[in-house]
Amino acid sequence: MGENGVFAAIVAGDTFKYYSEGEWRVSSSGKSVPIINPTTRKTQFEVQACTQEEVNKPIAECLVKEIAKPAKDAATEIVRSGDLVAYCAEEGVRILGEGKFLMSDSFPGNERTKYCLTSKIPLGVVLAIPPFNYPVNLAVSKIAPALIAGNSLVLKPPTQGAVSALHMVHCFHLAGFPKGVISCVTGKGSEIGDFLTMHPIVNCISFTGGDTGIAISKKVSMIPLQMELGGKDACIILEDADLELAASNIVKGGFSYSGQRCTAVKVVLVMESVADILVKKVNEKVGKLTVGPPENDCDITPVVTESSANFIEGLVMDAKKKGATFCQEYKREGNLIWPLLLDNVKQDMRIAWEEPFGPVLPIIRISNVEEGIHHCNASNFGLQGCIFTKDINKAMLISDAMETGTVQINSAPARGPDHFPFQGLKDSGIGSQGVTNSINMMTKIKSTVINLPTPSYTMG
Ligand SMILES: NC(=O)C1=CN([C@@H]2O[C@H](COP(=O)(O)OP(=O)(O)OC[C@H]3O[C@@H](n4cnc5c(N)ncnc54)[C@H](OP(=O)(O)O)[C@@H]3O)[C@@H](O)[C@H]2O)C=CC1
Ligand SMILES: O=C(O)[C@H](O)COP(=O)(O)O
Repeated sequence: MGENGVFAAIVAGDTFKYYSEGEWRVSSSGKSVPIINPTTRKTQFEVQACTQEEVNKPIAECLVKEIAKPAKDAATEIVRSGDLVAYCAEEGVRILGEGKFLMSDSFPGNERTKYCLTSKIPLGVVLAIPPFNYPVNLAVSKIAPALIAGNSLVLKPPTQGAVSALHMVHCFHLAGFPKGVISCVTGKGSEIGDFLTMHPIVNCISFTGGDTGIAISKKVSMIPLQMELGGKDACIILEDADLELAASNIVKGGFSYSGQRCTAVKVVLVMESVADILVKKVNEKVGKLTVGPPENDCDITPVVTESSANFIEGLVMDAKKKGATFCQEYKREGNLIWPLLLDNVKQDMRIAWEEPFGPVLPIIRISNVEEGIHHCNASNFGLQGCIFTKDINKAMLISDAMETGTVQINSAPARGPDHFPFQGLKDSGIGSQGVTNSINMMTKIKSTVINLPTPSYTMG
C-alpha cells in the first residue's frame, strides 16, 4: 500500500492522511476507515477517520482570523450551522408535503361546485445578505430554507467574513448541489449592494445587519423581505430576582463575542433596592473575563474594525463626560477594548439608547418596573428583552407590556434554538426568521380550483 517519491508525504504508515490548511495531516481520532477493493473484497486502502472538530476546523479557523471570534465560539458556529441545515431539511419535507383541500360549500351561500387545491411553490431567486458576526450561521439560516423550498440563491457575504462563507459554500459544492442553484458573489456592500438588491431577477431578500436594512427596504420593489436589524435589548431586574442567575446572564448576554451580537444585553434596568448587590456580582464576573487574541480562546477579543472601536469609544467618552460611574478603568489597545460596566447611566447619555456592538454595558437604576418598561419601549429598536423575577405572573404582565419581538424570562436574549421564531419590532426588522418561518416566507401559495358544472352532492 505504501507510497513512494512525491506521494510519500500523503501517507502515514499504511493510512492516507487528510488535507487541511495546505497540509497533509493525521487525525487526532487515531482511527482509520478501510476502503474495500470491490474485486478482492479485501482492504485496499485506509484513510483517516476525521473527527467532527477536524471537519469543522478549516472553516472555524477563518472565523478566528477574519472576525476575531474566539476559537471555541467559532467551532460552535459551524456545528450549529450543520445542525440548522439538517433540521431545515426535515422541516422542509414536513411543510412542503402539506397542502390544503377546500370545498366551496363550507362558505355561506355557496354550493359544492368548486374544489380548491393549495400548495406551496418557490419564489424564484432569494438574495441572502448576512452580517459579519455570524458570516456562516446567518448565511446558512437563509440558504437552507431557500433551497429546501426549491428556490435558487445568491449569497452576498459580509466582506469581513467572506472567506469563512466561501469555505461554507464549498461544502455545498462538494455535497453535489446542481450548477447555478447557489451563487456566492463577494464585494463591498456599499459598491455592489444596490445593484444586487434592486436587481430585477431577485424575488426575495433575506438580510441581517444594521440600518442598511432600513435603506434597502425603502429602495426595493414589491418583493418579500426578511430583515433582522439592530437591537438595544433591555434586561429588567426586579427586587425578587435570583441575582446570581441575573448576574451570570448579564455577563454572558452582554459580553459574549465582545458584545457583537444583535441579541446582546445592551442595557440593564435594575431596581434601585437591589442594584448595589447586582453590580457587585456582575463586576466580580467581569473581572474574570479573559482579554486577548481569539486564537487563545479569550472571552473578549478585538472588535471587528477600527471604526467600530472608535464608535464604541465615542459612546464611552460621552458617558464619562455626562457623569456615568466607571466600574473598571477604560482600556483600549488597537481594536481590543477591555470589558467595561457603566453604572448610574442617565437618559441623556448616548449609551442609554445606542447599541455599542462592543464590550461596554450600561446600567440604569430604576425606582419602579414601569420606568424599566418605559425605557425599553421608548427605544426605536424592539428585538428582544429579558426579565429576571421569581414571580411568573408579574413576568407575563411585563412581557406583554414590552414592545419587543421576543421576551426571555430568567435568561439572556438569544436567537436560538434555530427553529424558534426570531423577529424584531419597530426598527429591529420585518418578518420573522427561524427555520419554519423562513421556509414559509420563501414560498408562495398556489391554488388550483376545479369547477364542476353541477353541485357534486346532487348525484345519486
Ligand atoms: N438583528 C441581527 O440579527 C443583527 C444586527 N446587526 C446590526 O448590524 C450592525 C452592524 O453590523 P454590520 O454587519 O456591519 O451591518 P451592515 O448593515 O453594515 O452589513 C450587513 C451586510 O450588508 C451588506 N451591505 C452593506 N451595504 C449594503 C448595501 N448598500 N446593500 C446591500 N448590502 C449591503 C454588508 O456587506 P459589506 O460587509 O461588504 O459591507 C453585510 O454583508 C450592528 O450594529 C447591529 O445593529 C448585526 C448583526 C446581526
Ligand atoms: O446576528 C446576531 O447577532 C444574531 O442573530 C444573534 O444570534 P445569537 O443570539 O444566537 O447570538
